[in-house]
Amino acid sequence: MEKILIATKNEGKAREYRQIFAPKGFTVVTLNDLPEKIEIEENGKTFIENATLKATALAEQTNVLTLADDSGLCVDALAGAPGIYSARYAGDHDDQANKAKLLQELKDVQGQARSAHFHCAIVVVKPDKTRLVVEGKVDGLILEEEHGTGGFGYDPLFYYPELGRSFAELSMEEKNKVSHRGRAVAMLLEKFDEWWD
Ligand SMILES: O=P(O)(O)OP(=O)(O)OP(=O)(O)OC[C@H]1O[C@@H](n2cnc3c(O)ncnc32)[C@H](O)[C@@H]1O
Ligand SMILES: [Mg+2]
Repeated sequence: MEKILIATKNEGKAREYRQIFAPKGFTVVTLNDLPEKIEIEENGKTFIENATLKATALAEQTNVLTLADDSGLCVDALAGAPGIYSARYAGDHDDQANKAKLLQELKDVQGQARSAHFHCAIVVVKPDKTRLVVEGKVDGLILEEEHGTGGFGYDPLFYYPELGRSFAELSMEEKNKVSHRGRAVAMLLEKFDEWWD
């Protein structure tokens, strides 16, 4: 059975990747499953740079097929912020503070002007260092208050017009079908077999 290391500490992401890779016969492990604590500085300027930093560092240390995901929310009225800084917009990985800051920044912005997209870059690195890069995005609107309790991060504030619900009101299956991450993974799976051989 093939093993894949998801180079993330984010349990929300980890759950979504487990749901995708476990049925394909992969043993899925994350940074939270490793005995030693690993810190990687995300000092890149783009989602792809950060995902590449995370995936290569971990593949080097572990010699295991490694996938890293760098993602975030880009709000048009805020010139793309919080973008690559989504996890540390207000407080470091403080979802409540991050959502509160977003609502505050958008307090004078109404309706369609609250447009945004989630972006996801995935980099997969083999132990021999070859890599595969894919990206995905999904468009939506920032709600004026939180809706739903599922998902993670900014999901309760991200309204997906096609389904008429926020991402936190979707099941994980529904979210994975349409999300930035789900779309990037779909591209990944299309290319994976050829790349893996
Ligand atoms: O770096 P790792 O350990 O993978 O975990 P992280 O949470 O720091 O992940 P990122 O550096 O990629 O930052 C992504 C942030 O963007 C937000 N985000 C990304 N994908 C999301 C999603 O599907 N739903 C809601 N928020 C999301 C959320 O705030 C994340 O913390
Ligand atoms: Mg991070």
